[in-house]
Amino acid sequence: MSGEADMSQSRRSQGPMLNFTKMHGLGNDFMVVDAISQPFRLRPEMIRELADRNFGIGFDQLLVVEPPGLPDVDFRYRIFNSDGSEVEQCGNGARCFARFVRDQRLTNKKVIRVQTAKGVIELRVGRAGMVTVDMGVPELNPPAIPFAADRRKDVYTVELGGDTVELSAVSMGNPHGVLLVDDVDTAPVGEYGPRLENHPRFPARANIGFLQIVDRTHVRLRVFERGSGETMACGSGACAAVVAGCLRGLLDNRVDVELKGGRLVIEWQGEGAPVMMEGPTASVFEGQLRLPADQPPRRRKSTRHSDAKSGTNRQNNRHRQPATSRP
Ligand SMILES: N[C@H](CCC[C@H](N)C(=O)O)C(=O)O
Repeated sequence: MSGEADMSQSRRSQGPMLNFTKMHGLGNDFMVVDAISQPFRLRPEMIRELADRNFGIGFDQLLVVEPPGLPDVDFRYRIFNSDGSEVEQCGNGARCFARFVRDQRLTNKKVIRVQTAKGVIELRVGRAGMVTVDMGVPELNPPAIPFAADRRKDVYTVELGGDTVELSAVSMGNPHGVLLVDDVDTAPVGEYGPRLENHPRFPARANIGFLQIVDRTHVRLRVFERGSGETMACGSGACAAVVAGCLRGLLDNRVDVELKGGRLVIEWQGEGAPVMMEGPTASVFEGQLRLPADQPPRRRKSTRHSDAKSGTNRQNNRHRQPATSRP
């Protein structure tokens, strides 16, 4: 399927056409743009407009394919939430990224190394749209998550108005808080999600997972995502949830994670080991978009993107905390 959208308010302000592909990983949906073959630069307010499911294309995240910034990687992978904030990681998006660069003939590799704002991850393309991602080693030290705590614990107690909640804090490159619940169907996702996403103990905000342990190899999970709200699935959230369950001694090393949109398989051999995620990808349609003329052409020289106000230095530095821009 293909479609054409016109975001320029009038014919006078006609800007360049932009090709994009609409994809999803278990219903966590993306607008994916090849910024290698076409000039591309969007301001946060434009991303918010495009993300709108009534007035725009509609997506949870915008994924951007850029040329590599390091010698031993194939592409740079940039991620923007629907609120326009640039972030460090998107697991479902990483699987779709791998499928996209092959579908678009940007590579014929089956093992693809991509540079994110928080380091390099490896994508391995399987059969029938399945992709396995090495999501890297989870970060558990509070300052690196970031999470405000005087020392590292497996479970923290957080004041929430008159209540207190217990949660684990994990970074998969992006920050996550994970709460145990008896039943995800009745979990207070809408009430606790936004309050914990913006809790002062998460200075860069956080994705909030509600985890139901079915047994040691099967969990159910809902995630209220930073900058996007509850999604049908969250890949990095599934990884963080399995890490949290393992730290509590409740899960084995290989776990089926059942999300609203479907199932991911997550493996973690324990502290110091990377988290491996396997799941499906889907490509829904190709589209063309006419941008407003005031979208400035992409600066090819700069190595530092200030347009997304991400505060993320383009040089890849694992230890730098990229600030996410608040809309
Ligand atoms: N909302 C996330 C980014 C997208 C993560 C999610 N879609 C995934 O599959 O990991 C954040 O602000 O860190």
